[in-house]
Amino acid sequence: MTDLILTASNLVKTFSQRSGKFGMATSEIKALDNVSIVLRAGTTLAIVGESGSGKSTLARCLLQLQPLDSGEVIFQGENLAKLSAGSLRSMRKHLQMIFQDPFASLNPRMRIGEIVGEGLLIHDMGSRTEQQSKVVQMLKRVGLSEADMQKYPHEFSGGQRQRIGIARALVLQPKVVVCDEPVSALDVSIQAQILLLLKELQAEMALSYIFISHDLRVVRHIADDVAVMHQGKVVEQGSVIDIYQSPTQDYTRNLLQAIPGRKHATELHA
Ligand SMILES: Nc1ncnc2c1ncn2[C@@H]1O[C@H](COP(=O)(O)OP(=O)(O)OP(=O)(O)O)[C@@H](O)[C@H]1O
Repeated sequence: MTDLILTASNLVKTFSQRSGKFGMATSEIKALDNVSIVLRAGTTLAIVGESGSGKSTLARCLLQLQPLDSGEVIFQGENLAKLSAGSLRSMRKHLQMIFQDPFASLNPRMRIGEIVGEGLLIHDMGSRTEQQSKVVQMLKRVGLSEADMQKYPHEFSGGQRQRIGIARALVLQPKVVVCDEPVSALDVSIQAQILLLLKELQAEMALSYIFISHDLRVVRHIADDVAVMHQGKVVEQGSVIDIYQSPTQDYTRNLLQAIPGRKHATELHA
């Protein structure tokens, strides 16, 4: 059996929100209601569900970007919530994120070389010369060039910006990458190129992905395992083949039926 690189157990996260006629009352939303997931080393676990089901909250809580009410996230044997601020900071290089909207997540005033190299600088990884050469190598690997280092984000297309987002995350040689809807803002033909790139890089760099998506067409191309979220709960979890061929929950069946032009399950893996 493959080693587990990350496990999350019984995660609970509640938000308060104003409600009632004049916003005078508050109500609580359980964005994560006892969520448990496991990520096998070197594989991709997709988190799927409708808007508002809790996917992004799960991503942020796994990376400790948002505090949990309760539950634990264990990465390589360490409970992340128990780490000191300093240890968590240094752990972050192993746990990276790729965002949905690469434009919003790239600082418009920074050159691409600075954006991709920033993490290496923060984590003090190698000399300046080594950092520069890692940035060049990574940019080339994602299909950009050394000359692109001098440019700004607005000079690139959506797909190229996502390549920059990928380079920024992967230059740190992380172990786990949380990809939060990484292709949903892109045209379908560009989506395929980016998914292929993510798959190639996974194999080359032994990466484990948590891949958040509302789009089950995309998920079947990239994931090994799937966790289906509904109203803050994981309602179904299993291999892509099991979930696509024999879902046990009505909610999952409805999500699958919503895929446009869906083929018979046996054709999905042809
Ligand atoms: N900072 C916040 N304050 C209050 N409520 C929040 C906050 N963040 C998320 N929520 C609520 O928690 C629930 C889960 O939201 P979340 O963004 O995690 O879902 P999602 O599945 O990622 O949706 P989407 O695909 O639309 O991003 C929603 O009801 C949302 O309104």
